[in-house]
Amino acid sequence: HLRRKKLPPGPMPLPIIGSLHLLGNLPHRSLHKLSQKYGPIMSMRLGSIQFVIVSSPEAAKLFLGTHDAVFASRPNIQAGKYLAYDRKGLTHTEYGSYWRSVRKFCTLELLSATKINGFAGMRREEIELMLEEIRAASMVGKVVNLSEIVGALIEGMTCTMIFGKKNDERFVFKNIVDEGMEAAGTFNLADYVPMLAPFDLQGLTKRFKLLSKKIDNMLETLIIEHEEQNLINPKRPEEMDFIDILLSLKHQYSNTHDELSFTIDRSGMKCILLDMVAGAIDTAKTSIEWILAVLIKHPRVMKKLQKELKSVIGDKQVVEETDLAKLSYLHMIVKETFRLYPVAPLLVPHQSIEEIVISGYNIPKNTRVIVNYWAFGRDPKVWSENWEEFLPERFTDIEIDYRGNNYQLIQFGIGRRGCPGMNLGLLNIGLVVSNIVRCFDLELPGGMLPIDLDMNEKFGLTTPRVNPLLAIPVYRC
Ligand code: HEM
Repeated sequence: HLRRKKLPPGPMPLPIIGSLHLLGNLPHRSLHKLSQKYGPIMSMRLGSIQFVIVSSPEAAKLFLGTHDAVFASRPNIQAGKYLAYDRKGLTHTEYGSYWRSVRKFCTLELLSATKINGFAGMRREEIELMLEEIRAASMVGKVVNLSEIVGALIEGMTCTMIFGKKNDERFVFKNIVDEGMEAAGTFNLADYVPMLAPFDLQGLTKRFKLLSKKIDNMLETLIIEHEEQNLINPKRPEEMDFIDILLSLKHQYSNTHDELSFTIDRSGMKCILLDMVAGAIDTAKTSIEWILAVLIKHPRVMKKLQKELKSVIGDKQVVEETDLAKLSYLHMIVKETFRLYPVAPLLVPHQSIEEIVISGYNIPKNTRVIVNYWAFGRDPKVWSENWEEFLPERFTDIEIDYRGNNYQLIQFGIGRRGCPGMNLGLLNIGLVVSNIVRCFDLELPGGMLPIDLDMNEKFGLTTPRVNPLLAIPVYRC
């Protein structure tokens, strides 16, 4: 007499693969289409795993707000096992006391406003170097690859903050980071049909294992170097990079992280460093790439932003971090770009820790929850009929921000698992975009018209442009 519990509506799964065949190359787009048929809370079996796909701000509020604690875990996927030290950091780690302590430590000690401000000088130097590089190209009318230039800048700033340097003659950070992101972003059949895992049909497990050795060797070498340096010449707190801060945990038994100094072991340390690198670089790089692309595509918006920059910055040499709060049009542009071109369109998968009933549907324990944030920006009921238009002004009179309780603009996720690096991400984006746009007009090569610039995305851990953004910079300062 037990009533069969009702899952949310969704497509009928096939044997073994479930509905995997419906995902396509751009899952956020396929899932958006399916949600128009089945609704904003949709059930799908992918391989042998039960998923729920959440596709509207109201539904997201239920999962990431009202019942946040139930959905605050992460699935145990192979990338977490092999690349993330068996989930001993932040991003892949299951919900519980270990994750809570690590998260608190990262928020208070690594990503605090004071710590981030401490790197302002370094950021300024790097920005000036980049502007110089673009200026040199502008002198000879050379085409620049903005995707590459911005990528190298963000990577350099991030590695300096985390490792204490942007280059190392023994390892090319960029290659290792790119390889790791590529492998972790590859569709992995074994995560959906676990019984196939032992066969390693895609050769991914082997790749993960090789790569993890390479990554571990790099991190171990950097940590040992820091330990040796600190013995000879201990750094002052304001000079510490993330490795120093993590190492100092071990030596401060009377601090507020007593418990943690025993909890975070060597692999925990390395995993945290890795999560920071993985979380910071591609996200900011991809965001900036899209913002510059929309600015090139919409000369009206570009001119209006340049005007705002002129009136706020005047004749100063560079846009400084303290100027950013005054650039209200820039913030509207950033929001409008996030709406149409999310860099993590499906956020990061969540997993439920117990059974729960939501909107009359039964959601079993261990269900994986995907929030299709990409769909949110395309709902005419929320953004009106002109949702397809790139129109930063739509944010003029409405109070929508990333922490707002309407869940419309959750570019950084929200709730317990929301991005701990949001402020740093926004800072980097604002700083890079404003400085480039203030100094340069950006023209498309080969006489291409702005309207013809393609805006196609490819899917992975982040969703960058298919084609790199090329432009001819024209110096205007
Ligand atoms: C434009 C920049 C960024 C964007 C768009 C972004 C976006 C996101 C998103 C969507 C999530 C997942 C939220 C969820 O699960 O619901 C996330 C988590 C995370 N982000 Fe970011 N992020 C950015 C910058 C950064 C930076 C600068 C760092 C660190 C230095 C960082 C570190 C992390 C970490 C460690 C997590 C996992 C948190 C957890 O599982 O507890 N992110 N981010």
